[in-house]
Amino acid sequence: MARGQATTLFRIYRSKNDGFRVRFLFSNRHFHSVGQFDKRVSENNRIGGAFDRLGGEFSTSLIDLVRFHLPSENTKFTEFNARSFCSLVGNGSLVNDGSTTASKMDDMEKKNSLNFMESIGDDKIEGFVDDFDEIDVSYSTESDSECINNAGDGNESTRFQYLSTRDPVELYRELRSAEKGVRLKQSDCEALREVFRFFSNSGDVAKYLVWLGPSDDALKFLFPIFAEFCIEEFPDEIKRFRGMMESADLTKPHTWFPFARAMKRKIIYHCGPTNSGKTYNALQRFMEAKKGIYCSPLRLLAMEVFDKVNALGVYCSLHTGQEKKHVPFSNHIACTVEMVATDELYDVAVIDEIQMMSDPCRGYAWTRALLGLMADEIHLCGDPSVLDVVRMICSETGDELHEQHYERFKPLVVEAKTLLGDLQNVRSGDCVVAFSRREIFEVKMAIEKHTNHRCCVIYGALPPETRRQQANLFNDQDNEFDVLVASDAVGMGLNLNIRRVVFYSLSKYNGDKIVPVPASQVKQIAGRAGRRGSIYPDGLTTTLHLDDLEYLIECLKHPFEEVKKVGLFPFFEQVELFAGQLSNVTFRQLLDKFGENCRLDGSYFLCRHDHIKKVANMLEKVQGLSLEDRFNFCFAPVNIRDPKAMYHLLRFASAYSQNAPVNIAMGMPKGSAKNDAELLDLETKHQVLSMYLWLSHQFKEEVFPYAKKAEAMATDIAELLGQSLTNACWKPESRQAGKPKLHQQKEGGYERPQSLIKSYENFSSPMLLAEEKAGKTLTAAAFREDSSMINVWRYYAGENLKEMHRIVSGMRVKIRQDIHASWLFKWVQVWSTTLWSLDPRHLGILGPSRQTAGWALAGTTVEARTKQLLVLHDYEFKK
Ligand SMILES: Nc1ncnc2c1ncn2[C@@H]1O[C@H](COP(=O)(O)OP(=O)(O)OP(=O)(O)O)[C@@H](O)[C@H]1O
Repeated sequence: MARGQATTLFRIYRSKNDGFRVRFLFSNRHFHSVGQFDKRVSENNRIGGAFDRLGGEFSTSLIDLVRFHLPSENTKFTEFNARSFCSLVGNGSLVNDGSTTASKMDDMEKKNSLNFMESIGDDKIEGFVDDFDEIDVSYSTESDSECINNAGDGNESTRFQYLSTRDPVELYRELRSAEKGVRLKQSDCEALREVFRFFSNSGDVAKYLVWLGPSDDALKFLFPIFAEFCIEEFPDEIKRFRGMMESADLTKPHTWFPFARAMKRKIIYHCGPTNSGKTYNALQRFMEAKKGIYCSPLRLLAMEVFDKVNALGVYCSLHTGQEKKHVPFSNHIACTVEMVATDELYDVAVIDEIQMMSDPCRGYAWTRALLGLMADEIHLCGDPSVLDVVRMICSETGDELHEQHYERFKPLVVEAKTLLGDLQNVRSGDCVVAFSRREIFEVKMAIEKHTNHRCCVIYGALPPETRRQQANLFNDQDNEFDVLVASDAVGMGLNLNIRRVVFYSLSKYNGDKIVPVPASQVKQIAGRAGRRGSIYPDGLTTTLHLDDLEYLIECLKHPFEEVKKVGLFPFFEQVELFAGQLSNVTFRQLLDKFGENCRLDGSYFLCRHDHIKKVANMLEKVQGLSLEDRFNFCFAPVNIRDPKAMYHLLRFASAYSQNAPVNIAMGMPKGSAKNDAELLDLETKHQVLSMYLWLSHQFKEEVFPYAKKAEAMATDIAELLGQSLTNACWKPESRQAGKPKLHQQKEGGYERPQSLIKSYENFSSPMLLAEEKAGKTLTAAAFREDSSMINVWRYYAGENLKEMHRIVSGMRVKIRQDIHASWLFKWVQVWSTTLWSLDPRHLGILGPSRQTAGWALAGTTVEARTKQLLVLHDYEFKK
């Protein structure tokens, strides 16, 4: 007979009067049984002895799954039960009594086990908790069995030996430190007892269940009974829940567009890296078509296509959130992807940057366009990362998919020399890429101060018109602006004559913490260098620092990562349907509930909507908005980090809710900006006007009657912004006060910046830790209503910083909108070096150790920072 393997689940209860009760569930492939026995502690008693030996630490229960083998045939069941446990503990030393615990399970008839069960009797099950300590619910895990199974090489007796030869003390400790099951409350125990009673009186059902044991069969048997029970007991809840689940059902999104499904569409995926001619080819088809739509990721790109196509004699209209330019007799339209109409028939549609389907926030717009566009031919342009998902979608929609693969016109060349950390090494045609507005201005300043080059500037907060103006200025060979300093906004949508892309840094703040720039983004940006037809057809890329080069090369070599999921977001109608299932919830709560209850297929995720929730929170106090109004207001393009912009949105919503015409209520600036604060003000003003225009297209015209005026103001401000950038020769205020002497000063006062990515590598764990903790809180602080830096400090350091507050409040330092950990850190440096002439190394922030330097670069935890501030404070007074 083959030897069997069995599993026994023990529970040991200790009573208040030194008694023990051991309950166990025993099972192998053929039968399951339960049993229990009681013992008093005594020296002679093996079980009692076992507990004694384990020491006073053993208090209430020992629970775990123990698996072992029963190698011989004749061991009686009862004997087995007692000895199985003892085999692990023996008399203070290990006893390998595999032979004495022997039993031949294969031969044991189910009948015997059931008889045994009967012999235990129902009365023993009932009431067993009364005199005993609280019960722990036992558990077993896959890893338990895996551990044992892996112990031997497939030979069962070896496995048994492994278990039986384990040091009991060690084993006990392992069991004890293992994760505990849920501790039941007394009331739950009562309920459990009721259920046990129920089952124990149910005769065959209980026996059958016991016989099935903890198995899939038992689940299959119990589940319909449980469902029946729920249907009877909770009919209203189930109805409500079912309604909720149904209305939050986001599965099978391809079925949401029946008209598109009724068509036989041809999808052409133009797949390749940047600068390989994908969009060019797709646009050729677009222009040839009788009726076409071009869907752009950016307003800027939609405008470019609008201009280009009209210039080539194809009448084309423009439709973005902010503008609707209708060109008479036009059958073509260039729009932003969010504005795509899915109820209009087209011959050809182009969806640009299709890989953005996987964008965590905006991905849903691309998914919707792909699923819903009613076009005979749809051209998708993008990198290969979503190719698999598109294949899957086409198989579901029944569309015909054609793939066209592209290579770059000319390979991108990495310059190994780098700029050696010195911005004085920039050359004409360079685009220096930095990932924050502050750095962009710093770089521009340094280049213009220490070289003969002049810089154009492009970053995300600039209006598209200004970005285009700066791009044109850079492309134009007949002026002195021959270097571009830009953020990642340069990666998409602009035709630029870039000879070389130089990464000033390869880490960036992602809204939460500082992280290395993802490889796909690095590729996209670097790919802007060299453009067919431009004066620099060969593209070069490099980094400012030698330290960063390796990471750049790694990113460029990195294959495009396959995306597994793409974004979805419910339409208003779906949210409305869902809202019908709930009463007395705010819009924010509604969104939360939707997120909790929605169901999605494996290839989709629900897009992040934190910004929508933030706006929803703010608008909660505005009465009289319908659900649809709220939904629309929450989607308004607003920078949630900008208190001024948020204030205007609140004002617009309040006026709207009172049925009053919504005023712009914002003065025009007198001229171009003369400092950073004025520049920021211009940016904010443009954003507010852009928001007004967006709302004017969402709501009735009469409620937003000043759209024309807003448009004119926005155009003027964009122009002022352009002029301001051309003349900009200032650093952001926050950087002017002083600089830490982190690096050797070069002659002429030029200071080389440092590589953050290297620091990131060196100090990755403390940095991550610090960033993880600091990022959110600091950002939150920056959003507080108080707009002075001092208040942020006071917020964290409380009364301890009174003195510091007194000293620096005279500086009238304005808080920047994009404040984050490293920026705050900079302030500590600034203060320490300029106000108190302290060597930063004494502050414990830069610290003498590499680790603290890492922390400093990353910002620090709130606690750590407060301590450092205290150090700073003490130091000041000790001096
Ligand atoms: N067949 C062509 N004839 C002339 N110019 C071309 C041709 N193909 C591409 N170009 C030009 O090459 C440049 C890059 O092409 P295109 O924008 O289509 O590339 P892409 O692969 O879509 O890049 P990106 O992803 O960066 O948009 C453009 O300026 C485009 O006008």
